Formats: sequence, structure tokens, C-alpha cells
Amino acid sequence: MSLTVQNITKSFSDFAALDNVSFEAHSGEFLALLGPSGSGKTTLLRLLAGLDQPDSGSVTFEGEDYLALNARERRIGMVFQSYALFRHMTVEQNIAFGLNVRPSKDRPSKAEIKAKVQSLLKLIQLEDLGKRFPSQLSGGQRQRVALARALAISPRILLLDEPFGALDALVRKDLRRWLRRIHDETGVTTIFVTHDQEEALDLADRVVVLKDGQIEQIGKPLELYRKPASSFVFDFLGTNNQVTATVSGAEAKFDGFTAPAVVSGELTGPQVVRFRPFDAHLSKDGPGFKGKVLSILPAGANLRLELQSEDGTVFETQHAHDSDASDLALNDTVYVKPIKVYVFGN
Ligand SMILES: Nc1ncnc2c1ncn2[C@@H]1O[C@H](COP(=O)(O)OP(=O)(O)OP(=O)(O)O)[C@@H](O)[C@H]1O
Repeated sequence: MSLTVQNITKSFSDFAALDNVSFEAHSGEFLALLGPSGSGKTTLLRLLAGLDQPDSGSVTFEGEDYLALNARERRIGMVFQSYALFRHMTVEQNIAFGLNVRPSKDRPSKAEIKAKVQSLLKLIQLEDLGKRFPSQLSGGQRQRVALARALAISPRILLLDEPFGALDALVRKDLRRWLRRIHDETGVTTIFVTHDQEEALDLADRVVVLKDGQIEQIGKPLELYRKPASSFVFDFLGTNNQVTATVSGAEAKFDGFTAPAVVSGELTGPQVVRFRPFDAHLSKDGPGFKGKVLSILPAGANLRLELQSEDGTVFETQHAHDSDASDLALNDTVYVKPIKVYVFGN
């Protein structure tokens, strides 16, 4: 059951929050909308949910005009960053809410609602907490309940707006895995808004990168990483280093060494080139950019180094714990050689 968004435009006064946005969410897909603050993610989600109308463009679900349906008719489940649970209702009552408020002709029986709530409690692994109130739950538990409540109506699409934004890093990571598992079990088409590139790349089947109300690129996480369509996408997906080089064909020439270059279009001559922290080789004698070790930080399974070259440029590099980098100490002199660079022409 796919959702097709075509040429959506939405302005506030004369400011275009969304400018000709088109994409498709395939049936059962987990799609992330990724972009910096103000890029239009929430505006887009609100249009899909029926909380607002676009100025132009179309949204269809399985060929049906979604814009002609009101929010309830669209059968969309939503989860927001702030735990929008009803404080005076227990967990069970919160989850049952969407079913209980249905008109009597569409409402399942009490026994059916009870069974549904129990199965959702099991799905979110909070079977023993059904009688608690939201204030008696942790932030992560509340977001799980919010998800169960969204799923209770058997939504055709699940829209999640930074659902883990208010939680600490460890809980976020935990919930990420958990959300992906729930998605895979239920198979519901899911659109997840985030400004956190790691979250998007980790969770989604495909990522839609938004910038200033326009789509910069749509692709699978690895595609975005390996074939970024623009310097914006490259920069937004993670830390990187920038230097100038002379580009010729698929090669970047530096002073005394070269590196393979992934070049967008036909760019030659002096260019800004970018490289990722893990696309850097360190050596004691060069060739490379000569620098001093400014900091050494453990980063999960890796080491992160900050190195300052003689002209003041700071490079960030990443290495395995068991590599030569682990022998380095602060202020050691070392040469950084990029082993793969990207060229976008800006
Ligand atoms: N009701 C509104 N009236 C005027 N401007 C608005 C309104 N809603 C959003 N905007 C503007 O539209 C742009 C996109 O906002 P939106 O909330 O969609 O961004 P976002 O990508 O979700 O950002 P964030 O990650 O900070 O939530 C912003 O510049 C915002 O100020």
C-alpha cells in the first residue's frame, strides 16, 4: 500500500516551507525524512496526517486522493516527540483510546478492544504495566505506549515525528532497534522524521534528505553514504574534512601524493575536496599533511583523532583500536593521507 507525494508546495506568507516535493513510500517501507531544523520535515508530516493542507500538489494512497480525506479517514497513526499520552488515563486506556472513540457502528466490542490492547502491550513488552499512569513510566516506556496507541487503530501509515528526540542517547539507541523490530513484525508503512543522520541511516530502508523545503536526495542509507548527490548531503551525513587539491579525471593531486577521487560531473583543476574520518591513513614519515595530535578520543569500537596541520587546518580521523593510531600520544607529529576523496565543485 504505497503513498505517493507529488509536487507538494506549502508556503507560510511568502516563505516556501515545502517547494515542489515528490517522493513515494512503498508498501511496508520504513522511510526517514532527514534534514536540518527548518527544512520542512514537520510541515510535510502534518500535510500527510491531514492536520494542514498544501497549496498545490497531490498525495495519493493506493491511487486514492488522500487530500480529499479528513485526518480520521486517512487512518494514520502518529507519534510525536512530546509524549502526548493522556495523563488521567492508564496505559491500557491510552492504548484503547483510538478504538473507544470510534462511532458505535465501527467500534470493536469491549472484548475485542481488550484483546487488542493486550496484544499491543505484549508487542511493546510492557505487559505488566497496563494499569499504570503515564507519570509512573520512564520517557522510553511512554514512547512505547504512544506507539502502541498509534498502532491500535491498525493504521495504514505510521508517522513518527522525532519520537525519541527527548530521550537520552542510550535509550534512543535501544528504542531504535526496538522500533525497527516492531516495524518488521507489523509491516506498517512508516515515515520517520529526524534531524539525526545516524538515527535515519540506522533505521530506515530509504532516506529522503530535505534542505530548505526541497529534496536533495532520496536513497538507501549506503547509497547516500557512498554516492552523495551534493556537498550538502555529504556534509550532513557525518563529520568530514575539507582541503584543496588539483582534480584530474578520478584523481586528486596534493603536494607530493595523490588520492582516488569520486567526482560529481566534469570537474577538473583546483577544487575543494572532502574526505571522511575513516578514509584517512596515518603515518610517521608521510606522505600526507603533516600535523600534530590534538586529541585522542574513544568512539565506540574506534579511536577518533583530531590533528592540526602546520597551516592550522584541523583534521578528524577515525581508526580501529588495534591500528597504529593507538600508539600515538598527544602532540606527536603524524602525516594524514586521505585515501578517498569526494569532489562536488563547492
Ligand atoms: N505555521 C507556520 N507559520 C509560519 N511559518 C511556519 C509555520 N510552520 C512552519 N513554518 C516555517 O516553515 C519552515 C519549516 O518548518 P518545519 O517545522 O517543517 O521544519 P522542520 O524541518 O520540521 O524543523 P525542526 O527539525 O526544527 O522541527 C520553518 O522555517 C518554519 O519556521
